[in-house]
Amino acid sequence: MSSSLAAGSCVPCRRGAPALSDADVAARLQALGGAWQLAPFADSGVPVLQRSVRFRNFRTALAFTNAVGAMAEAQKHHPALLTEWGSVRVAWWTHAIGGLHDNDFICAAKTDELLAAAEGVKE
Ligand SMILES: C[C@H](O)[C@H](O)[C@H]1CNC2=NC(N)=NC(=O)C2=N1
Repeated sequence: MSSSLAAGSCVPCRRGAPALSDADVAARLQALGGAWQLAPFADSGVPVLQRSVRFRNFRTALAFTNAVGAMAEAQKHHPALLTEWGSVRVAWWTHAIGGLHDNDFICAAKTDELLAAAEGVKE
């Protein structure tokens, strides 16, 4: 399902659209293969889909950050990104509904595809 998630395209998500059920979230988390966690994001408190990746240096961390940003712009769906020396934290959630939507899982899967092609990743 992860590859089918990555092949998906985000849709405009309006206020009032339903957030995914716990069961749907669990199924999609499993489809992503275990690298992503649900974490309450400090300032908003809503559960977000989050992954941290370690990089050999800031240059490669920033290059990956920019690749995720370009994908987000193309999908019109945007993450929280924390880029530090040696790591990038990516968090996806849907502001319009204050929760998780299919868009978040599609973008997480697309993030993993960018990671597979990224330079400087520390396993
Ligand atoms: C019209 C467009 O879909 C919205 O403005 C988008 C932009 N990017 C977005 N990104 C995220 N993460 N959540 C949103 O609700 C959101 N809304």
